[in-house]
Amino acid sequence: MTELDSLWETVQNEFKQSITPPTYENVVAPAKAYSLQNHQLTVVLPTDYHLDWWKKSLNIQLKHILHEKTGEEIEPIYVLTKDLMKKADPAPDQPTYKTQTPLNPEYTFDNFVEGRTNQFAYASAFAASEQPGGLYNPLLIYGDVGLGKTHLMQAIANNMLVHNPDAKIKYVTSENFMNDYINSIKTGTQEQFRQEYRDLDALLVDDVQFFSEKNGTQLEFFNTFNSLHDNNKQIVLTADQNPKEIPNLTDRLVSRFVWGLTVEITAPDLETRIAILNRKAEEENLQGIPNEVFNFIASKINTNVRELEGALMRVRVFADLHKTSINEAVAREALQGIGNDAPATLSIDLIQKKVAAHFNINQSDITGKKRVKNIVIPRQIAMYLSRELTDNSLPRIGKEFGGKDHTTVLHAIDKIEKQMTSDSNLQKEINSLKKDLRP
Ligand SMILES: Nc1ncnc2c1ncn2[C@@H]1O[C@H](COP(=O)(O)OP(=O)(O)OP(=O)(O)O)[C@@H](O)[C@H]1O
Repeated sequence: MTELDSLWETVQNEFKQSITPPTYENVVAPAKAYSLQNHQLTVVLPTDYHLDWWKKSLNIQLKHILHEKTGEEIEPIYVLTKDLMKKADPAPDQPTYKTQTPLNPEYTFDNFVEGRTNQFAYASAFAASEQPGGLYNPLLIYGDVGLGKTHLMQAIANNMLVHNPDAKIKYVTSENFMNDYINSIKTGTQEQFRQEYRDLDALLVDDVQFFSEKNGTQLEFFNTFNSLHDNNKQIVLTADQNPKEIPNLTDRLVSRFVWGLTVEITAPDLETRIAILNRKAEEENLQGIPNEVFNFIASKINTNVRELEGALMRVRVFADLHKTSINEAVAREALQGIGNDAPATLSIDLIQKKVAAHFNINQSDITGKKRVKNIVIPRQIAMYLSRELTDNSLPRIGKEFGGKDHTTVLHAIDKIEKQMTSDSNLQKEINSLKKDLRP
C-alpha cells in the first residue's frame, strides 16, 4: 500500500465515524485519492453529484482531517474520473509524460488578493497570461513558502485557457520533470518525453530550486527551455529564493531563468492578510464573522498565507464542534499555541529597544520629538513594526511613542510601506528586524 493509499484509508475511516452510513457508502466510499503533490490532494469522483457534495459539505472536514493526520495544510482538488481520463489517457505499457498535476480551477486572478507585497508579481503574471510568449518570458516568481506562487502560476494557465481552451499547457513540479526524465531514460522513450515537453504552448514548473545538484536533469531542462523559448512558448517558473542564490545550479540555467522577468513575493502586510481572510470567508460561505476575529487571526499568523487559511478553517471547525458562532474568544481558544503569540508577548517597548539598538540610537530618541533623519526613519520603522507585529490600536501605539496622535502613526506606517516598494535595502532591513523580534 502506498503512503497515499494509507492516508486515504485513514481519511475514509475518519469520515465513517462522523457521518451517517448511507452518506458514507454513497458519497465517501466511491471517492479515490489520485495524487498528493505540492500540498494539493487530488480526489477523483465518479459524478457531478459527488463533486458537488464533496465541495459543499465535506471539504472543510477533509481539510481538517488532512491537517490532523499530516500536520500540513493540504488543499483538496476534486476532479471527475472522466476528466482525469481525458488528461492522462495512458496507453498500456507505454510511459506517458502527460501525468501532470491537474490545475486547480480555484487558482484564478479573481481569487487572488492583491497587496503591496505581491502587486508586482500579480501584474506580471496577469500580463504574461494575456500575452504568452511575449515580454515576460520566462516569468519567474520567487519567495517563501505559502505566499501564492503556485496560485499565480496556475492563474496564468487558467486565464490562458479562458482565451484559448485548446492551449497545450503543462503544469509540473521540478520533481515531476526529473522523474519523467529518469523514466524516459529507463524505458528508452526520451524522444517521446522530449516531444511532450516541447510541444506545448506553456510550461509551468514549480519549485525549480529542486534542480539544485541534479546535473543531468538541469541539462535536459536547459534544452527543453531553449526549445520552448525559441518558439515563443511561455515558460513560468517558481522558486523559494532568487535563482541567483540557489546553490549548485549551472550558470547557464540561472542566466536563462532570469532572461525574462524575475519577481519576488514577500509576506503580506496586515491589511492584505485581513483582506485575504475576508475573501476566504466569503468563498467558504462564512457569514457574519466579526472584524475582530479577522484582525486577531491576521496578527497571529503573519508569514504564510496557507497557514492563514488553515487558521481560519481551524476556528470554523472549532466553532462547529462547540456549536457556537465564531467570535474572538472562540478564535483565541482555537488558535492557542498556533502561529505567534505576538499580541500577548511582544511589546511595543521591546520593538522600540530592538530598533534603537539596530540603528545605534537611544530608545528615548525613538519616543522623542527630534526631527533629524537618522532618528525619524527608525522611529517610523518602529511604529510600522508595532502595527505589524502586535495587535495594538493606532492610538495605543501613538501613546507609547511619547503621546503622538494616531494620524502621525498612520502617516509613518504609510510612508514605510510605500518606501519598501522601491527600496529593497529597507525591505531587507525590516525583514531582518522582524526575524530578530520573532525568531
Ligand atoms: N494573495 C492571495 N490571495 C488569495 N489567496 C492566496 C494569496 N496568496 C496565497 N494564497 C493562498 O494560499 C495558499 C498557498 O499558496 P500557494 O500554494 O500558491 O503558495 P506557494 O508560494 O506556491 O507555496 P509553496 O512554496 O509552499 O508551494 C493557496 O491556497 C493560495 O490560494
